[in-house]
Amino acid sequence: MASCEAMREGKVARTAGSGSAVVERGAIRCEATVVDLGPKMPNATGICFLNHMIDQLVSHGQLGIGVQLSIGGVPCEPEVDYALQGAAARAATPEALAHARPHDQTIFELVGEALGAALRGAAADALSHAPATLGASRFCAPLDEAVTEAVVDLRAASHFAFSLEPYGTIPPAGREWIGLYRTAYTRLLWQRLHGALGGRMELLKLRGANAHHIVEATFKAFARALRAHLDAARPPHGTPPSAAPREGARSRRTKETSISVALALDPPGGDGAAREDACVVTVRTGVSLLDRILAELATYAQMRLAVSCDGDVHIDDHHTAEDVAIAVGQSLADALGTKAGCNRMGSADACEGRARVEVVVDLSNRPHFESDLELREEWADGMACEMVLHVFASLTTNALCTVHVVQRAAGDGDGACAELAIATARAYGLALRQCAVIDPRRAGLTASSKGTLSA
Ligand SMILES: O=P(O)(O)OC[C@@H](O)[C@@H](O)c1cnc[nH]1
Repeated sequence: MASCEAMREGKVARTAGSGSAVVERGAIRCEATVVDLGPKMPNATGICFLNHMIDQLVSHGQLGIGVQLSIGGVPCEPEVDYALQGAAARAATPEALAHARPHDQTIFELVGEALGAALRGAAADALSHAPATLGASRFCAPLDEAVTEAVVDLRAASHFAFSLEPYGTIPPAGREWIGLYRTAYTRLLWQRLHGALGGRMELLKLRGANAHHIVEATFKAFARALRAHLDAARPPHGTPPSAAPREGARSRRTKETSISVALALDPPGGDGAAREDACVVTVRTGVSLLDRILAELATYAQMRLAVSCDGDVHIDDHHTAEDVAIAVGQSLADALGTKAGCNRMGSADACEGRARVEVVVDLSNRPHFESDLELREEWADGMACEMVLHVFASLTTNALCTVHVVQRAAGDGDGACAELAIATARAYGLALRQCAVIDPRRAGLTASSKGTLSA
């Protein structure tokens, strides 16, 4: 801390669970306050998309953050760009924008430094309670097609890794601007933030084609990795208030299949209940691998699940696998309801045999599924291997989730496909459990920077 630029050029203060910092350079002054688990505060950096990114730290990291930038003693306003506004801004060419925006670089630097120093102050209290075994926290956050991995360890030696470029695929070299936010300064902001916060920080794009998504997923991933780190340092206590049981059920009858699904998200007796009592899973679809996939997923998600299907497997396994996945996905969406108070995002990995798969889940209400599983066989345990992807995709989109499946290791030869399918089901279940858990600290509010997942 003592060596960071924010300390040399500004002031850093902290009280339990909170920190604030002021940094100044020339006519530009930035003041940041962070209160761990604190209330929402206004943010005015002079760059509106940057304010929106700070909102991601607030809603996904459960941090009260206020950033106020002033230029020549005049405070910026929360929804106003410091240089250009409205139609003039949209009409301007990149060259004109660069010319007309003399303070962009300084703003990114100062916001990064002030935020990093204030975060350091806010984290100090939790870190002072940390067990000696506290290690790095990692989180993979999706935003539609994009996924960013963040690793945070505030007690580790200084280490910074950053790989987000290019910012999108259209144009092929990536976007230069998101609104009036210059994407190239994203690295600078995080470098400065890390310089003031210290420790180990890694921000790596795993997937992404849309610049807005890539940058926003990064702020979400960092926020959630930091939250996980602070919670590991000082575990939250208290139990969620008892709420109505979250259940969903669907019956579906067509010429091809007759299906009934009943699903309950919360084990009777709450999360602490013994797993063997809490989880009752029966899946009978007539397709063996499908039964195993759903049973593993439900067990790892700590859900109760009953599925029965009488399907036209004499034609093919396709109708049964697809329709069952749709019905389970719809039941899951019913059970999750508005998602208010939920943790919302989860990422987990799991193994089966030689296969290791990571699954990232967001209860986003924006259905999206991506997978890089390398499924090379035609059949696995009574189901066509192409149906493995179709089952997970149908489940995901009908549950209104965003899901990314990332293959970490695979065997080859006989059985590789079934191993990948089961590893995926387990990781999906683990990640789904993280998403579905009610965090009492959210007090029933939705974990979203736009305030709702229902609209
Ligand atoms: O994921 P959240 O609900 O916190 O907010 C996302 C929000 O910014 C949304 O409008 C968005 C969708 N695509 C990019 N951004």
